[in-house]
Amino acid sequence: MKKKRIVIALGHEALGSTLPEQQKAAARTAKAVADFIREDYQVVITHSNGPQVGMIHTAMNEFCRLYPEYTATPTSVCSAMSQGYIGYDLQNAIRTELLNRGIYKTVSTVLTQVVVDPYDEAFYHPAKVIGRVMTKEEAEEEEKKGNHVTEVEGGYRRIVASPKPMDIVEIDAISALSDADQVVIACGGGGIPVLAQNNRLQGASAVIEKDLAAGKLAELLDADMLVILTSVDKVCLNYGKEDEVKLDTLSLADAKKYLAAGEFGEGTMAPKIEAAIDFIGESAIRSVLVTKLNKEAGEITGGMGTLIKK
Ligand SMILES: Nc1ncnc2c1ncn2[C@@H]1O[C@H](COP(=O)(O)OP(=O)(O)O)[C@@H](O)[C@H]1O
Ligand SMILES: NC(=O)OP(=O)(O)O
Repeated sequence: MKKKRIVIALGHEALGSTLPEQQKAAARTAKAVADFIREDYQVVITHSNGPQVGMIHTAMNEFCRLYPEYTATPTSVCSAMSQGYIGYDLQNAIRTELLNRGIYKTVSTVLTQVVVDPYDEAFYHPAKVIGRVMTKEEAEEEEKKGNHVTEVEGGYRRIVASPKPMDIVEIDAISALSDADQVVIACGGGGIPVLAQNNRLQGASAVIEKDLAAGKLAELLDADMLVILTSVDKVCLNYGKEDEVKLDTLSLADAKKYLAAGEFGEGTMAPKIEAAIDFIGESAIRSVLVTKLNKEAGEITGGMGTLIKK
């Protein structure tokens, strides 16, 4: 029996922001993820890390301020830490949920590096929002340290470069684990951004958009489906307006047209649609489902979101 390979991308709602929030959210998320873990599916999971990578960065910097013998922690190292921290909660929550259902499967997190282009324009235009909302004074302190900030509702947040994912260093390991029917968590937080320099990999100061990394992961794994579990049940046209239309299906051609027309929020829905376009490419088989993770029920909500296909 040929198994279907599915990549599931988990957003903010699936994880929460703080440590206790994340543990609770991971337990609920695990219920939704476990529904996909069936005999005929191979499941690979990826996830966001915006709040977590910001929290780790702040904590590590504070540590340096208190103990000057420690050096500052690069963003790439903070990304690696966020993969470990989130993966730890997720893999244990999914393992428990599977055991509760009488299923024994190893669930493991692969520390994943994603190659980016050193000449990517994004390095000159930081735009990816991370971390918590700061006061004006805190934001000014961040700027003095050479970090970038942007004004958001209620205050300021840090922004970092977000280059496009080009390649996934550990793809063969992820694929091998998946072929062995194990549940894999990979490319967390978009992956640890690295620059390939001959045989060396050098961490880059950036945070990759998790939706784009999810698309790249699904593409390189030759997945059948990418499931994006987010905070809305459907992709909309005229989002948030009186004449909002929720889409049950979206063709690839229309996805491209509406993306160009600016129908999708930058840094929110637009990267999901971009990921769908890149992943589906010319394939008549591949599809993308964008839907809401119902945290209370731990289920995928009815109507099954928006299905994007060629
Ligand atoms: N056209 C659209 N249709 C639906 N949601 C949209 C649209 N444009 C922007 N959004 C926003 O995208 C958000 C989901 O993206 P994001 O906040 O990045 O979630 P996640 O962390 O799950 O990736 C929704 O909460 C919604 O506010
Ligand atoms: N890396 C990333 O895209 O994280 P968020 O989804 O939390 O912004």
